[in-house]
Order: sequence, then C-alpha cells, then structure tokens
Amino acid sequence: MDTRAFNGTKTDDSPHHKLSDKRGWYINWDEYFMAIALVSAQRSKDPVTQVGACIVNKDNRIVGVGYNGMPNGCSDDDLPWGKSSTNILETKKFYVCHAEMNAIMNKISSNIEGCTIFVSLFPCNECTKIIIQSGIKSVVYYDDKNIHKAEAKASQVMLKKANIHIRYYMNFSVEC
Ligand SMILES: Nc1ccn([C@H]2C[C@H](O)[C@@H](COP(=O)(O)O)O2)c(=O)n1
Ligand SMILES: [Zn+2]
Repeated sequence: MDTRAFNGTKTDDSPHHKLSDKRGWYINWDEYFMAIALVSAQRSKDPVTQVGACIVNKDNRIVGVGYNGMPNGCSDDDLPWGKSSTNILETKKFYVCHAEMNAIMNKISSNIEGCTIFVSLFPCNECTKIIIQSGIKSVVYYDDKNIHKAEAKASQVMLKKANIHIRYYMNFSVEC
C-alpha cells in the first residue's frame, strides 16, 4: 500500500505542551480520513485499479466507507475483472460498483448533506452525479491518474456547476 498518506505531520496545538507532555506527533484529520480511503481500497478484487472512499460529516465523524467491487449477490468469481475483451459484456465496465457509490450506499446516516468525501482516485462522471445528488459538498482526492479521460472532464464540469469544493490531497511532512 502507498504509505504517503501516513506520514504524520508534526503537530503541536497545545499551549500547555510542556506541562501536559501531550504527544505532538499525530496524524491530522486529512491524513486520517485519506488513510481510511486508501486502506479500504486494499479490499478491492480489481486487478488493475483499487479505489477507496470515506465520507465524513461536519463533526469529523465517518458516515460511510466503500471500495470498488461487484454488486451484492453477484459473485466476484463469476463476473469479469478484465477489460481487454472485444465484447464489452465480458469486461468489468458494466458490472463494477465504484468506491464512491458504495460509500454513499453504505452510509450510516440518513442525511449526508454537507459531508466531505475522501477518495483515493478522482471520481468518474457517474459517481460525480451520485455525489452531487447525495448532498456531499466537498471532494478530496488522492490520485488523478484518470484526469485526462472524458469522464473526469465531465466530472469537473459538473462539480463546478454544482458548487462542490474539490481539492487535491496534499500531505506535507515537515521535520523540525
Ligand atoms: N473514481 C473511481 C474510478 C474508478 N473506479 C473503479 C472502477 C473499476 O473497478 C476501476 C476502473 O478500472 P480501470 O479502467 O482503471 O481498469 O476503478 C472507482 O471505484 N472509482
Ligand atoms: Zn465512478
């Protein structure tokens, strides 16, 4: 697993640091939520692209987690994981549930309006539509290897129009 998300930033937000001996070297919220998205991706059976997503509310509570996989009840041994067949029905394209969709479907709160979704890969157009309809207001992404694709360009157009804040996950590890 890519460990870039785990490089804890040296944080010392306690004015009483010296008195309390509070530990100062802990991961921040962004690092925590992205690490959960990345570790969730490791559950995926997709041989090419593993994606994870973690939805967080305004109180920094996790309200949904997911990764890309086959639909419930559809054995992931029976449906295709490849993408090279000339018959599109023999590729994963029409079958895989994307991580973002699964995280939203797995939500433990009836209302996820105003939440942030941490995703290990920039969302495709289909997931972007679901993100918008769910009321999620912010997207933080880790990897944008698909950004040149038309799907990602459509995502950008829709996210902008829907006033959804989108930012690249950056993890600065500062030694001092
Ligand atoms: N934001 C995304 C983008 C992709 N996925 C999933 C769907 C597939 O399992 C795979 C894409 O396959 P590839 O064309 O990269 O071989 O990644 C997702 O869950 N979320
Ligand atoms: Zn998607």
